[in-house]
Amino acid sequence: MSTTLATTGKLKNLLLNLHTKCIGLHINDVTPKVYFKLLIRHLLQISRSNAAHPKQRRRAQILLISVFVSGVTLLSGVTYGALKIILKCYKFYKYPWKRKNRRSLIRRTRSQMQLDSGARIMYIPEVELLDRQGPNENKLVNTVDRKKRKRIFIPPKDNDIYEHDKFLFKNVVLERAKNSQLFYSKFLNQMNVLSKILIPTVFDKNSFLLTSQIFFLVMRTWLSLLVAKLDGHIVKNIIAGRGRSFLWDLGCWFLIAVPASYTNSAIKVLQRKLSLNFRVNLTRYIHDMYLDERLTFYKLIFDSKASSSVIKNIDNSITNDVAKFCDATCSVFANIAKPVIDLIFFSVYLRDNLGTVGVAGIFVNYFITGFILRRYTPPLGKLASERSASDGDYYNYHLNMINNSEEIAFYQGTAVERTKVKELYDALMEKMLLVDKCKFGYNMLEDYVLKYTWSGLGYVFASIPIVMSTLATGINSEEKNMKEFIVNKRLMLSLADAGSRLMHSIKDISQLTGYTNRIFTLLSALHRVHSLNFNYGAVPSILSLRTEDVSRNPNLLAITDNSQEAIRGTIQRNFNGIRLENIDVIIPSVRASEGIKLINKLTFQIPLHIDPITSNSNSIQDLSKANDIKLPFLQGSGSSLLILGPNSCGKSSIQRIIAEIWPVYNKNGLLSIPSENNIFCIPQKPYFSKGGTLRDQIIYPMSSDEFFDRGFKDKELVQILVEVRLDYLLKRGVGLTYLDAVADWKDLLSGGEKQRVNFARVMFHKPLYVVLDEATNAISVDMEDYLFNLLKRYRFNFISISQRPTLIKYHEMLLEIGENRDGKWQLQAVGTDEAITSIDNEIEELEKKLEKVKDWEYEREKLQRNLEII
Ligand SMILES: Nc1ncnc2c1ncn2[C@@H]1O[C@H](COP(=O)(O)OP(=O)(O)OP(=O)(O)O)[C@@H](O)[C@H]1O
Repeated sequence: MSTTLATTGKLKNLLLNLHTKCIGLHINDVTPKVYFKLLIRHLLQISRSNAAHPKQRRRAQILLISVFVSGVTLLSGVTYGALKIILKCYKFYKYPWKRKNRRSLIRRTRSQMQLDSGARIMYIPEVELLDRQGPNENKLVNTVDRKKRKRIFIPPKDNDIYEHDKFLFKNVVLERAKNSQLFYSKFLNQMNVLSKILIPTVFDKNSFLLTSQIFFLVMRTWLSLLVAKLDGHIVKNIIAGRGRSFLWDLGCWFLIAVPASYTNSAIKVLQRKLSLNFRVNLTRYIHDMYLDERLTFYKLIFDSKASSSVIKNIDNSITNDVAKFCDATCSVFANIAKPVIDLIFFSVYLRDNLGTVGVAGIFVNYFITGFILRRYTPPLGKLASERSASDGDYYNYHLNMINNSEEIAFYQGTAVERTKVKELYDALMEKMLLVDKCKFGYNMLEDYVLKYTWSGLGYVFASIPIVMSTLATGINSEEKNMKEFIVNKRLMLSLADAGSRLMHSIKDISQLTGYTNRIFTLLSALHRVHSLNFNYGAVPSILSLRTEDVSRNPNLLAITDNSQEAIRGTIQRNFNGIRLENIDVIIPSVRASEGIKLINKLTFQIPLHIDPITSNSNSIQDLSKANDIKLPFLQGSGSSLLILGPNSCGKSSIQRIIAEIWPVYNKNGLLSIPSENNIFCIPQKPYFSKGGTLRDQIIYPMSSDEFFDRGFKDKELVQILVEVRLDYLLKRGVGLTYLDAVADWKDLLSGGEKQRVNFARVMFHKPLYVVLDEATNAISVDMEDYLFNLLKRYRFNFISISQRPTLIKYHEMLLEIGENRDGKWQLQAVGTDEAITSIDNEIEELEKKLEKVKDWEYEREKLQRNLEII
């Protein structure tokens, strides 16, 4: 008991002495209630008063700052915790069914919702790290908590932004072409434009994150300064053997450690968060342009930069390059901001200790070494860009092999594929090695200069004030010198570290330049193609340019691009039919209307007679009727046209012009087409969306969300499958569940099945007009007959493209493209009974002639034998 009392007494004495000696505060009769208030008031008083002892004043300042910073840290933690608790309570009352561990009455079947404003709300499963152990191993497993869903709001697309930004991108390209400015930096100009996408407004979330990061960077430097000073004091106290002061400083040390470690983690988290946010902004920006009704993803192949690695491997550019660019931007910012703030703070403090000459010396040293390093920096930006391109080539080739594995297997093409893969892999390895090789020499120089030269010089500069003061006063106070040296050395090392990080970031900037250039090229191309004036890479004035001028300055193409209107044909939409008038079918190219012409002044229309009065009323689809699958489809007039012609004469190109994915170049060309809901184009190569259900394939291009939203039912799809004779597929599953089956439908379905799914799509969407390109070439003759009759029964207006004259009997009109590739064509009506009979007669005659072939051959052989005998 007595020993406990004695210990408590000693501890009390120690505390009282600590307060009195260190900060001059007497707390003998102070109750714990008023202690804190008194302490803060006292510290404030001392830190402000000039009469107080300098040591006590400094201590009071350090203490005040530490208390403040710890308070802020604690408060932010408490606020965050309180917010979480409030949110939890709110959810607890808002979703009572969760409390009772029951399911919600309204089950969410959809992953996204489109709002009236055009905005979308998406729900994605939230990934949570559950401390659950795997059954066999002791590792913790990551699991997706299916119950938790994160709500993401995607604002509607603002087309004005893209129209505005288009000029920003164009200006940078044009200025680069002019190259007239004295201080022109391509990188800074590109970055300036890109930064507007990364941080769209001053009050954006990202600017808040950036400001917080700067705040924490400043705080980190300032705390380092405090730590350096405290370090010096601790060493001084140890050498002088001052136990109490040592303990006091140690207390401060542990106190400062709290905000210091918090600050360091906060900087890292903020950097990562900022990088992810940048990536979200940039990816959304790209997706909005790349995937919209202007079909940028298709038209990109016609852009002037289509052959560049960025556009050729656009999948790699959108996924990898964007991520690398965002990471590099954030890390370069942190890597530059951190040392710059350090340099400012430390040099101001060191100026007091080392004098202006000392600090100037340090900076002269930095500039010289910076210049040397800059001079010997390898072209890392270019190398990084090339490596990324090789990466994309290698990845893409593998993807291509996966997509065409069956075809390759049939051709036995393993050897040639392996050679190609090896070649691409070697190219990638070479590029990677080249980067490392280039870095080798540079790293050596960097290490020597930054690690050893700088610290050596640091000792020299740190010792200058000590030597000077010793020489001036003749007194060598070891204790004071040691303290000064420790503080200066620590600051010098920090300064050297800051400088070296700044120098290291030269390398990072160089790398960032490469990524910035790739992203800028990608966005410029997207803007060019997304523009309403996109002229399919046409450079009309190219003809007036001299070839050597163009090869010397490729930017001339960029300048002249869009300078003249290359596409001058007219398109009339919402027309009650399909009509082409005087249209030249030309392959889009740089030469625009001077390009390869496939068909000359093509003119036709279906139906043959368009009633001008019904034209308006019928032009917009009546969706209420479209929803009812059981209603017979009697809206169309049931006219049909067959386009016949030899291979590559331009038949599919007519479909491309009708679908508006190829332009009408000639001025007097007029294309009249129905509204987009009323026309459905079936391409030659059947398309199946990846990872979708059978339902998704039948209703394509409608999404399953929309399908259920609009009140469609699976049984309607079953009826359609019966109509196209694909209902046997459903027997593979139990009842309707096969509609929910997810598979690689492109590989799973046979050629004929895929084409029948195309017909099912037509039956589901019920468009007024259908354009079918070789839609039945993999289907048996009897099934083909059935499907064409189905189209006729439902009175679809259809245009079929084929090479087989046997299809004539299903059509009213025939458009024949010339055999001689001279662009000539002929249009005739074949729907009449006489025409059908005459064609059937002709076929019969031909078949009769073919039957006689054997007799003729027999006769020829007989004659030959007779001739031999003679
Ligand atoms: N994007 C393109 N770039 C360059 N040339 C193209 C492009 N698309 C098509 N062509 C060319 O246009 C010509 C006509 O092609 P199209 O696909 O219209 O032929 P087609 O008459 O449908 O032939 P097939 O019966 O073999 O399908 C072909 O010589 C083809 O090489």
